[in-house]
Amino acid sequence: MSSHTRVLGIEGTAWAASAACYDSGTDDVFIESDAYQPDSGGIHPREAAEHMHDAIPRVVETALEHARETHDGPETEPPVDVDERSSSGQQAAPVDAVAFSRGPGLGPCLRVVGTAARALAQSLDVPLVGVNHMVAHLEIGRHTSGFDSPVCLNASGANAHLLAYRNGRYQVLGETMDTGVGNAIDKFTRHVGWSHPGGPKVEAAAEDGEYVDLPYVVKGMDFSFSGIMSAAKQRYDDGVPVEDVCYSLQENIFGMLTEVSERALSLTGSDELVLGGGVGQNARLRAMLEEMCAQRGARFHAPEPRFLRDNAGMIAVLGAKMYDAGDTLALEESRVNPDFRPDQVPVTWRADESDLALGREEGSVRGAEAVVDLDPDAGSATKRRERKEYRHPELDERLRRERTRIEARLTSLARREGVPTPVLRDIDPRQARLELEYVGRQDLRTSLSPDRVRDVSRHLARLHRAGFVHGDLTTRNARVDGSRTYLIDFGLGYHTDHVEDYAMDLHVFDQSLVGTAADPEPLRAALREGYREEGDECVLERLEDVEGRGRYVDDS
Ligand SMILES: C[C@@H](O)[C@H](NC(=O)OP(=O)(O)OC[C@H]1O[C@@H](n2cnc3c(N)ncnc32)[C@H](O)[C@@H]1O)C(=O)O
Ligand SMILES: Nc1ncnc2c1ncn2[C@@H]1O[C@H](COP(=O)(O)OP(=O)(O)OP(=O)(O)O)[C@@H](O)[C@H]1O
Ligand SMILES: [Fe+2]
Repeated sequence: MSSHTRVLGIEGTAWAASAACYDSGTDDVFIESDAYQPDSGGIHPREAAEHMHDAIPRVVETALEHARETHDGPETEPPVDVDERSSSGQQAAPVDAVAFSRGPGLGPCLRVVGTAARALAQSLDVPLVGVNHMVAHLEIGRHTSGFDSPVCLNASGANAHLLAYRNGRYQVLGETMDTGVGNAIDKFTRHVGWSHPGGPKVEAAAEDGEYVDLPYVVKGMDFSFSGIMSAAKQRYDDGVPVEDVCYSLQENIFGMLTEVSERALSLTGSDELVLGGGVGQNARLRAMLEEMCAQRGARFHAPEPRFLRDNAGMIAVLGAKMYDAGDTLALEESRVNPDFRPDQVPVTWRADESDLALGREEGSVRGAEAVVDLDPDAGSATKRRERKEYRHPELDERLRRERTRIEARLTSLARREGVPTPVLRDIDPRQARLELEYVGRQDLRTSLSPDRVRDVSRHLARLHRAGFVHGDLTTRNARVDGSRTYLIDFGLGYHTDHVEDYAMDLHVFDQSLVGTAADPEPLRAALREGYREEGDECVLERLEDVEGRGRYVDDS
């Protein structure tokens, strides 16, 4: 018998009825797919489920045939025809396991796939493996790149998030606050009367477009599409050429995704990025990510298109890794989960816990936005927001100038409110340059303790009481000197009196603890204690709300 693992994968979370056969010995991935194409509008869950019902048996049979043809079973095994095999039950199965997408996705579709997978596993008498679709989008990139511990940007229809491995899970470092990125684009194209899916049509139309101003919303590593999408529809209704709207949509939406990816690289210290999901087929998005990585000396990988859009190949590949780790499902525990989040999955197939790479504390430091020249002896830190080559020049100019001004203003304002921050020595908004006092001895990231987190959280409460948010409070944006903590990097801050904004501000800090700490729970408790001491209880209540919010609601 062969020693390598062979898995049959089945995918059907939304539109792609797909089956695949993966052989870990040859690394061959055979995929057979049948796409659902709505007659009008977006994806209708019931129609999509009917499509699964029709198409899944067909694609599974094709993948299974491939598995049988390429199966190098025992030489002594006499050739028997298919019907005889299944009834005799004597022959070795052509695969070691059946893997299927358990979620997230549309409930009616998932149930069809779950039923098919269970039946097949039983008839072949092999184990069942339940795969999280979003983790599969990530793992296929890690598999094809050979990268060790990359940050992953999943840009798909119903989702948009950043994942990084920490403490045996793929932690969500940042995500959309409303819809998935593909769904957002598809809604715009429905508005202008184009058929589903809209992504490729926007990409084609954008080629002839020019830049018009549209909203741009990032909060730490989270982001939102609702404002930009309604502005885009409005522009179109106002008579702005559709090519210009498409072009600008791509520039802003993909600019946002690229910016948060860079933040995640900066925060985790990783120098590897992989892309996943159907929107990853977009050449402009790939070019921006490529450019961003090149500018900061990181490596970028996007799998080939057949592995980016929904496909069973990625399910089979991750299924094989899980099977090898003994991570199989009993039939009675194999229920599907439409809201299955990637951070709910215990990562059983990775033994390594690679530590964060920690940057130097002297000379020139590259953050996500700026290059900072540090001179601890002279007590100065000079921060320059350099041009981002990936970003449209007009948008780039605007963001760098605005953020430099805001950083200067809020850094000083915070200090007047009693929050330790660097003294501002000089500002040149045109060069997007700030000269600041050097504060702290190290980042909070490298010196995490409950006391310090509590202190930082008290600072945050003070800002909120004064009517503004930090906007990007990660463990790299707090500095530590003994028991004293300082806040830096106020460029994403703004004035607001909304409880929701304060809660989001806390949420960003909380997420960065989960993403960077070896043992985050005591720190997360300290975050809440510190805030309770100086801040408003209702913000903490709203924080629970923000966390409990499922972001996989399909409203297409
Ligand atoms: C849960 C699962 O069902 C869901 N699947 C999904 O969204 O299908 P996926 O194949 O990953 O992505 C489809 C999206 O990808 C977009 N898309 C496809 N080609 C594109 C292109 N060239 N540019 C931009 N978007 C594109 C489509 O418009 C559509 O919104 C997901 O992964 O979120
Ligand atoms: N005033 C300062 N005193 C001491 N160190 C500083 C100061 N300002 C910046 N640094 C160091 O430089 C790093 C990058 O600075 P900063 O966070 O302001 O830049 P950035 O590009 O906005 O980073 P990011 O967006 O990744 O948080 C900080 O993490 C910190 O280590
Ligand atoms: Fe997907």
